[in-house]
Amino acid sequence: MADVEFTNTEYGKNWVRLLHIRRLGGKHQDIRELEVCTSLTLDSKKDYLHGDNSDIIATDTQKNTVYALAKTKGVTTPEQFGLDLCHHFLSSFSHVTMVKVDVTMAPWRRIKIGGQDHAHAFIMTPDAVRFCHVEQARQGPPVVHAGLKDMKILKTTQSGFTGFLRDRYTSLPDAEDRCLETVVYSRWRYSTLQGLDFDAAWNIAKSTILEEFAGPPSTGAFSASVQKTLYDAECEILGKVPQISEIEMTMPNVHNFTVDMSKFGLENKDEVLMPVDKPSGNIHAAIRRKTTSKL
Ligand SMILES: O=c1[nH]c(=O)c2[nH]c(=O)[nH]c2[nH]1
Repeated sequence: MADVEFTNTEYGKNWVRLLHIRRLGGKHQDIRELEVCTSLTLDSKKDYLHGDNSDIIATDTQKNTVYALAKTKGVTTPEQFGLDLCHHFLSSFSHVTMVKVDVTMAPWRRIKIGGQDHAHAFIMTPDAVRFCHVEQARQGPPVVHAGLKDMKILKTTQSGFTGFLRDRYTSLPDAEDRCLETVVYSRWRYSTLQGLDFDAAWNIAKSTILEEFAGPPSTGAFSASVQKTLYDAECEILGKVPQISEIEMTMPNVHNFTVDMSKFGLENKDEVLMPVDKPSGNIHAAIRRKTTSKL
């Protein structure tokens, strides 16, 4: 068609599942289970325009490449595997102009027997799901985002929400003390890969969010709102990991309503609550370092 132009083209294979076993000698083994999505942009549009498939690296080939690189390069971290895939497609095919890779890692942990890590037996502990997005244009450096999602956390006190704006539609009373539940999503960008340990950085981000949410073990830390707790966690992460230049977090406010038992003549002192999945609040903020910041 004469009066249209492409604004983007990309194609790839979604959800390539792979379990990589690193055999470390004897009975000691390590695993990484990944789900990988690849996406390529080519320098011509002849496939879309004319049905000329001669430049297409078939999505089936992309899937096979994921398995082949797992064999030849190994799988150390999801981020490094994403970098390896970007490098492979850009260095193998001069007509590939952009590679994007999404990797999600299944949360397997070693089973502990009598307090001791097992050599080769694992348990799924879905307390948080780790993911990353790696993309690289032909002329540019790789850009790595990492993140965590589905981290469901709750605390039964040391949370309040008071002093908010009131209008004629406001019915919510001030809460000096409430139950706070959320499901954390966070994604951050590494501005440099120099001196970066992807596993260590991810673990710091996760534990910082948990520490900010929970506070010290016996006393906790008061949360004035989801907004404040979310922002404090983001700042702490930027403070601890210098390679992270920007971070976003989403924390829904998942409600647990106190059941009214006054009609049964019972006084419910916030001991019996009703979890409600919908609706929930939804709080989001993205922050980045100011260019002059030395956070
Ligand atoms: O931490 C909160 N932030 C809000 O913006 C909000 N709104 C609301 O109804 N409850 C809460 N809690």
